[in-house]
Amino acid sequence: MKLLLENIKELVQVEEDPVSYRAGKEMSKVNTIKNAFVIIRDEIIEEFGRMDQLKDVYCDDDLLIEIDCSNRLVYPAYCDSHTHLVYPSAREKEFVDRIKGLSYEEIARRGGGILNSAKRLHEASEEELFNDAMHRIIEIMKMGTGAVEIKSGYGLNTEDELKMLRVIRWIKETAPICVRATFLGAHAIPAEYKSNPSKYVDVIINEMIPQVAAEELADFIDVFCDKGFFTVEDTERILMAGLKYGLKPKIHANELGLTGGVQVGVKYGALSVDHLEFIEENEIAALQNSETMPTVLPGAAFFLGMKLSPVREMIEAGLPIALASDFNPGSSPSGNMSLIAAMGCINYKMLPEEVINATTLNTAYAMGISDSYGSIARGKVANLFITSEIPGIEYIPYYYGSSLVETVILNGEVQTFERC
Ligand SMILES: N=CN[C@@H](CCC(=O)O)C(=O)O
Ligand SMILES: [Zn+2]
Repeated sequence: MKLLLENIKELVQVEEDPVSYRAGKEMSKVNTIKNAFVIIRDEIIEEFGRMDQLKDVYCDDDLLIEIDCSNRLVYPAYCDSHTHLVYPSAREKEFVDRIKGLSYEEIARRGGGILNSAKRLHEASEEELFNDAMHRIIEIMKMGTGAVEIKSGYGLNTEDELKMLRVIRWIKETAPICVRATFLGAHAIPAEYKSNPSKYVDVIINEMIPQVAAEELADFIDVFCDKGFFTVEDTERILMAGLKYGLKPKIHANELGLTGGVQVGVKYGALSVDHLEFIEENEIAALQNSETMPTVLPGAAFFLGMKLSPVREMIEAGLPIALASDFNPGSSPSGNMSLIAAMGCINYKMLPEEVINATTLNTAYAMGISDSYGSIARGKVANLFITSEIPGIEYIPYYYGSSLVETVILNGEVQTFERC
């Protein structure tokens, strides 16, 4: 089956010679083609170009469905490289507590926060978790996301961590979106291990990781390496154990302080280090010449009123930046990547071109999938969205809060959102 998108006002993030990610000054470069076409065969982008070149590649007898994209832009689908979207129930009461003045840390100390989610997850069945998460998956697909990383981390014991990861696998097998799973047993220290956290690290290393690996439930391993959570020493032990089973690290780092999370992530070849509210020269130096993608989570900083990551400084130092949603019930209850792009521009002073790279190609890299996703390139998976009628690429971050995504194509198929 062939699909032809024609009369595209502007085809965005086109790559003749695909790169893995864009960094520094390159981040403000996005290749586009005005008055363009795209041909999709089965699930793959076969060809693209200017409309006046279409007759050279279009063959009449091919079975072809045509979609007229007049006055519309076409983008590669967003890749969201950091979410916790499998969770048992929302935490809107904590939201009100914070409005009244309690801090995120105080709420956690009183048994709220991640431990609250873990308690509720223990009581939920796999089916309930799957059904709730699928609503969120459909919601983010409608808003233009075509690939998503999902973490465990609300289990915090072997049985419940495996339960979460099986739910993520079930989503992977069911939904048309590309899913990558991350094992995050080290998300918080359970109450019973408070006085001896390294005993919990032993459980992660000796019980959880071998079972996660035996069932092939995860692509990556994560640790919340931060003040009051896991130390650099804990993190090193966990990452070494994960690497033995081929689990590449992705790290929660430097959200609450200068804790060494960035450096330990880089040392163990992390695909990404995420959050990065606290970044100074040493962290920037560690990231330069590394293979690790610095990932900022604007939704969490916005929702918790945190200090902002020095994104401009990092870009000026030649680093790449990825922006992900951090969709979770406690610190970022939204998976709207257009809104994340708007926050990138408004709060972090990123250019519209920079946020396009940060939410497509660079997040694809942070999920280890930039050879197949994150741009419009021949041979990549045909995951893209068609906007409503908009003037140009500045408009999505400018017109924040409204969905300008009109049609979503995943694996070469126009989504109707009825089958999931
Ligand atoms: N920082 C750690 N973990 C999550 C929060 C999860 C929660 O509050 O439930 C985050 O990325 O923001
Ligand atoms: Zn997170």
